[in-house]
Amino acid sequence: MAKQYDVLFRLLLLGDSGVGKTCLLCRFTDNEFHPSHISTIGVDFKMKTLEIDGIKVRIQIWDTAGQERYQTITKQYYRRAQGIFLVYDITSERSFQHIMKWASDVDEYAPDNIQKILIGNKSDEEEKRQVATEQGNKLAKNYGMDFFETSAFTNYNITESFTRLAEQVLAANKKNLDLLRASVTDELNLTALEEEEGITNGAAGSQKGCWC
Ligand SMILES: Nc1nc2c(ncn2[C@@H]2O[C@H](COP(=O)(O)OP(=O)(O)OP(=O)(O)O)[C@@H](O)[C@H]2O)c(=O)[nH]1
Repeated sequence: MAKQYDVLFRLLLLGDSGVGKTCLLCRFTDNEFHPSHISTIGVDFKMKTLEIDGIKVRIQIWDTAGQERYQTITKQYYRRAQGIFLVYDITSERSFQHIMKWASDVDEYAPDNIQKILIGNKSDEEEKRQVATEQGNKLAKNYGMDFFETSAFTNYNITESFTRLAEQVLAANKKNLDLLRASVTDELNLTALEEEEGITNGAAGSQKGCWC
């Protein structure tokens, strides 16, 4: 299969169970929203191609399980990512407090030049809000990250936040774009590579939302 893109990036969605990671991804890749919460088991991924500055960027987005019991599996993916979304739910103070724990895991397991964005999801649930926008802004500033409030439900800031992270990754890797270019020739080879390394766990077989 001929290559339809110039570079390939891996992005990772991290955050507590139920903050809406799968819904953000389904909205971005398939423009779908599913009201039910079926917890991700391990890790799944979806792909999308964006054009940034004339470069066709294929992004492989890994959706990780927020549940504690999968953390050993999900941490294996950190080192292979170029960008990370740290996601909390604006209606859950607890999920916001846990961002510090997710960020310290990223510091420990991800590459040094990993690009990060903070996401406060479920912005449509204003009446249930527990985390002020200003708190999100402040935390993001402390960590030197960009910050978006999003809603997978209303499709608010979804394309914007995914595009921003892809742009950041592209900018951070401008000097070694050739390494990212064409090292993997197509999606089939890519999946084979993951399987070879023993880390793909059923990307095609998830029971969740738009995966089915
Ligand atoms: N109102 C509202 N609900 C949302 C939004 N995003 C997700 N949800 C709901 O929140 C619940 C959890 O969403 P998921 O995407 O499954 O959460 P997750 O972070 O992938 O959870 P784990 O797989 O367990 O880590 C579901 O009932 C979704 O419908 C949103 O933007 N607004």
